[in-house]
Amino acid sequence: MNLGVGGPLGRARRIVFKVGSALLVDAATGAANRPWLEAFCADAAALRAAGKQVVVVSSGAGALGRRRLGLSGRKITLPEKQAAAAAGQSLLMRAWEEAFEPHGVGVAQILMTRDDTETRRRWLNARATVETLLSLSVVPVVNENDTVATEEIRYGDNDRLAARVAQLAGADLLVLLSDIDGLYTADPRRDPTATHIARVTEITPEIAGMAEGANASAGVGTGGMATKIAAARIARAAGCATLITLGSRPRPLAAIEEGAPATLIEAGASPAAAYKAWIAGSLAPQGWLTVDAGAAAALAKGKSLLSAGVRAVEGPFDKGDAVRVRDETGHEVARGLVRYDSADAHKIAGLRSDAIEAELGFTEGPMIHADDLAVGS
Ligand SMILES: Nc1ncnc2c1ncn2[C@@H]1O[C@H](COP(=O)(O)OP(=O)(O)O)[C@@H](O)[C@H]1O
Ligand SMILES: N[C@@H](CCC(=O)OP(=O)(O)O)C(=O)O
Repeated sequence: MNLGVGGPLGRARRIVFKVGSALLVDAATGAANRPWLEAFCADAAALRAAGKQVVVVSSGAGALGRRRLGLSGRKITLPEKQAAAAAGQSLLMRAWEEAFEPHGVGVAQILMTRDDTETRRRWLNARATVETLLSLSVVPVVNENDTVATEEIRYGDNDRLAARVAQLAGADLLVLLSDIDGLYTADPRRDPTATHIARVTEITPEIAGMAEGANASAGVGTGGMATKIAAARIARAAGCATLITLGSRPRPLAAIEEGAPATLIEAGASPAAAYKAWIAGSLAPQGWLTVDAGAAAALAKGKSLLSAGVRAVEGPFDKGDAVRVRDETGHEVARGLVRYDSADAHKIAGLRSDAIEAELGFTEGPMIHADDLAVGS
């Protein structure tokens, strides 16, 4: 089997897989669905062997925890739900550990709430953690931190969480493994004439309406496909394509490569370009760095901004904030996410990189890393 060579997975470099509770938890017993996990992990290990990086966003804590705490079969309160998530999360991680173990693949747990992707400092921290885990060849397994999340800071569904993780990780493909093989012109459970859509180049109101229409007409709450299209919209804007397909096939990922039906929602731009556009356009800059001519020329060539080239610092700003960079004539040359707060930036302005640690007692590297710089206006 040529997993990870020619199909949609083969063309991607870094892939986020979202696995829903229905796949992970055996409906009959309420326990983890081990045969499914084993099949998924065998395929994911083959993808990794083909050079792909894999991140998993896994639901199932609530369902597994209910069984462990004897709360199955009745309506439960919010504190009971949060307790179930606490009890189930360790079972969930154990199931992932055990399924990846025969392939010599390690896993690491990341629990997130919405403010981890909306507060810039936390976002940068979470990103560094994911990056480090991937560089250590470990599979990050992400879930919402349901035990502590309140309504205001919840993503609420793992489709959107997975899209944010894809954005954070700079992934180029988000795969939503569902109970259906993709988007149809209407909900096929209600409308047998609905037809499958294999490719979406743009999320038009018509496309969004297909996912929402069935629920709107039935007058019930938000439906499964609508959150998947919302997730695809987030991913698309971050330069990441989304593939929605059936997760319950015997070899769930090999099937994708072999051309099983799926809906592919194309990315808007590359992840790096989308990230730079976000830095340049969506973040309110908090201050200024004035740089010398040598540094301005280095930035134009795509290099990082080193402290040595910084002449003046105007704050206040925090570590991780967006700042504007201007040359000595006052012309704005770039925007970027600064690695030091304004007090520290002031202390190291003009210093060579190897002198930073002696001055501050630590170093975060360049003033602004090239990856976090949007050059030109
Ligand atoms: N236009 C549509 N195309 C496909 N599925 C749709 C559409 N509109 C609503 N749905 C419903 O969305 C469901 C998938 O969402 P959901 O059950 O939440 O999946 P998951 O458990 O993978 O998160 C399908 O089974 C289908 O009934
Ligand atoms: N974070 C929750 C799952 C949330 C969720 O979106 O579930 P699902 O619709 O099954 O993907 C849990 O682990 O129980």
